[in-house]
Amino acid sequence: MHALLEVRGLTKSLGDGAARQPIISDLSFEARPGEFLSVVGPSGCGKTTLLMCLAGLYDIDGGSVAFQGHQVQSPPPGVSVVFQDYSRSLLPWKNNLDNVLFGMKRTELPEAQRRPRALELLQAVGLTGYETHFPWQVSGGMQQRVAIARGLAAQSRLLLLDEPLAAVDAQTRADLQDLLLDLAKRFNQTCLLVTHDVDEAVYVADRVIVLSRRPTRVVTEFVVDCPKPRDQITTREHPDYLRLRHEVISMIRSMRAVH
Ligand SMILES: Nc1ncnc2c1ncn2[C@@H]1O[C@H](COP(=O)(O)OP(=O)(O)OP(=O)(O)O)[C@@H](O)[C@H]1O
Repeated sequence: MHALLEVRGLTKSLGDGAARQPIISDLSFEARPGEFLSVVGPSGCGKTTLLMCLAGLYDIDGGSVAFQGHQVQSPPPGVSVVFQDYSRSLLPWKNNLDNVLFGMKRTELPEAQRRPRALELLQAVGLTGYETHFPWQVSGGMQQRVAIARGLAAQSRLLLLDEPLAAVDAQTRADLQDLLLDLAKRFNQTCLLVTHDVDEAVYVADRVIVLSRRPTRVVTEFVVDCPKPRDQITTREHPDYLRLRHEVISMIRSMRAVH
């Protein structure tokens, strides 16, 4: 069976002419169906660039990115991206329900099923009662819930999450981590989360992928064995969680120290 996502020897540079810089070099990993992967690495190592390559939003220079066995050359149906900046990714002139419906534009879901499905997704992210509010009328955490529902509305098999929780307060962040875990399980959704936050990376993931400094590649992967369902109190006290957190932070700090 194919991995859902297979990245082999990926290479990518950015910038023009003499300013062109290698960002990703010979990077390989795979995501299996239903897995929750976190991607961490030193600041500026190229995490967002990687995500853009996976989403088909950047052309790649070498290697391959395959989704469901097909080379990614443009944004593939079945891959959704949730960005950090929800205030720019949601459409301010559409209410929350219409923003979720917008996510279905490229799907083949029959017209009659769209509204019930969008309402179901808004319920799944805890926003029943806020369907007719506009994004700017609800909190940041609620806007990110809409963006997540919109990502799922695209009949996504792979949800790419680029620091989606970075702009919300700590309590909301914890709630949204648990929401992501719940949605991943409920919809058997494969997720790849890019984050600066090692605690978050370990808390949500089945596997943590650690990237090197630029030009970035995979340094190592850690399997997160902590029992599921995860819990904000007991998981964060679990010996496996504490050991992994220690190892990942140490590894990233050692790469920073080389600067
Ligand atoms: N269009 C571009 N042209 C040239 N360089 C770029 C471009 N976009 C990003 N870069 C550089 O590529 C590097 C990697 O950027 P990227 O945003 O992918 O890293 P990141 O790991 O997501 O960063 P952060 O840790 O800040 O979130 C950065 O040093 C950035 O300055």
